[in-house]
Amino acid sequence: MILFLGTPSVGWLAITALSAVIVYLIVLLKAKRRFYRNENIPKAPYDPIWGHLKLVGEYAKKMPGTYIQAPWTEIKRDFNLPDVFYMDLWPFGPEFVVCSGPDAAAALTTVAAFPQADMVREFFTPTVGTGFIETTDGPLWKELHQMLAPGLTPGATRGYHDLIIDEAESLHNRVRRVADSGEVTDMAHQIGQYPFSIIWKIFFGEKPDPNSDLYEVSKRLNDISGSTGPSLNPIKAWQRKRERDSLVNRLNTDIKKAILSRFEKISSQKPLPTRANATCLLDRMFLDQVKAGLPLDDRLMKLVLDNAKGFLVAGYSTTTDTSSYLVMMLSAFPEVVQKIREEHDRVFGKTFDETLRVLRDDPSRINDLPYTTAMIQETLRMFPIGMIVRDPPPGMTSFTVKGKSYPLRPGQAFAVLAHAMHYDDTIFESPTEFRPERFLPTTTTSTTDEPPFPRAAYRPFERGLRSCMGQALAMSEMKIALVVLARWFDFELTGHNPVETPRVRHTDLDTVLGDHAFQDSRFTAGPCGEVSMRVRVVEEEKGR
Ligand code: HEM
Repeated sequence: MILFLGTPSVGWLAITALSAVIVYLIVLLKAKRRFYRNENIPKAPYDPIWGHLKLVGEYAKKMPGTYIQAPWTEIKRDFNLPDVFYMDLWPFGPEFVVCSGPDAAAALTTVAAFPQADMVREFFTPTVGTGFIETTDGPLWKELHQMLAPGLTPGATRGYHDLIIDEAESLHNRVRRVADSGEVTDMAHQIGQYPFSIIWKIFFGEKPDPNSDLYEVSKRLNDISGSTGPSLNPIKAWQRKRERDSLVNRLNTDIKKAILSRFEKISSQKPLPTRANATCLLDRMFLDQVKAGLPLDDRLMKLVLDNAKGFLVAGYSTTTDTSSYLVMMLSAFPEVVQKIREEHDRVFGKTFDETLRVLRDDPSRINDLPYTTAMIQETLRMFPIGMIVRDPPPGMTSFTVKGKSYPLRPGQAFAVLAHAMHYDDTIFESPTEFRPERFLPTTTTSTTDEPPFPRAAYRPFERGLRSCMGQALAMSEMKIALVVLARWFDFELTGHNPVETPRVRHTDLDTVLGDHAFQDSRFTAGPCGEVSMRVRVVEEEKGR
């Protein structure tokens, strides 16, 4: 009897709940359709049910790589979309207002600083937590910025010069061992240890324990980070999340130990360091607490832990991804290699020992490398490692650029599509060509230092208040990496699947770099697939 009465009521409950969900979805869909039917909403062809999901899926299929920016650039080009357009990825992704021109991008970064997007926080929270500066806003961001930014200014970065040279020498020796072995190597793995060791020392004030596997743990965490989000395969997603949580636990345990030991050390230091002479970012975060004679409380521990993990990610994966592309460009463009080698010979002399000596004795020489710098800038143009996302400020119902107003729907986020600007032929002449010369200081009679493109259109480190805090450090690291690699080694890509005919319109680099011409989504957007390379010692260098 009870069963008889109970069963239908559970059934009715389920039917009612399901109907409510369906009605809710229909209401949502109708509201969305009404919004996107508006002809003043610039957008690619719109499916009344799937929005832009199907279209983006079709474009994503044309090319390898999971990073969204290349399909969007291609869609913008094919449908001749303006600098502000809408992209609706609901229900598997958000609804975006895409800013793909310099004025639109400036409106939310330099003209005003729009708040960090909730979806960025959601992405970072399971790994680096809510305290990492990049995920914060308002007073907490300001507090962290005041603590950390002075430790990464160009001036402060000069103080890390010797550390960078030491690690660059290790990188050179590692690559030489690979060359001597004749084996194919994962070049991103070989390079990654370099920025990882540097950022560890800059954050913690000590080198990472050479016997620990924290580099491997961090690398694995980065490698799987792109596949822990929503997935059509829930079992795989669950397995990835479990793996991620266990890697994060490992990092938390070791990093907490390093934090406690440094806090003890600095607490007993006499005199205490000041903001001007603090030697690492951790000390900068401790200073006020130690000066006030307070213990390391839970709030500070969480802030420090989250930023330690965040800085390891920001300082390691970004520079590794770009440096992997730098080495690929060396493998693909012999004329660029020749110019780089000539420049390095001129500035540092011919031998490796002499190069190290000049680098150590006169750090300012790395400012005498215009072609090397231009090559890095051109690589960053072709492979921007991030696409920033922001939420509208509270209460904003429309977005205005150059006098034109764009309506907003609740839940929409802004995306700055630097990739589309970097491949726009009205901004960069012949954007498919790898041409470092476009970044060389102008040789015209112009007295200004203005580049031949709008500055706001070039955004590898983003712009404005929330632009990259580690830009000076990253540029130093990458220049010095090229100095210790370019003249001593020849690099050859293997297993990269170059194609005969370019797969898409915005780039033809897949005829040379194969799959790596496209990017995969990890913490940052790195080369698609593993960067397998063979390395040879340059013939004429063998005797040096
Ligand atoms: C090639 C190397 C790098 C590139 C291309 C790069 C790019 C970027 C970009 C595009 C952003 C803006 C992200 C956003 O607003 O959502 C950013 C932010 C940031 N970057 Fe980098 N980055 C690089 C290296 C580094 C390094 C080496 C460090 C650390 C030492 C670092 C630390 C940070 C931090 C802390 C932020 C957040 C700043 C804030 O929210 O105020 N980055 N980076």
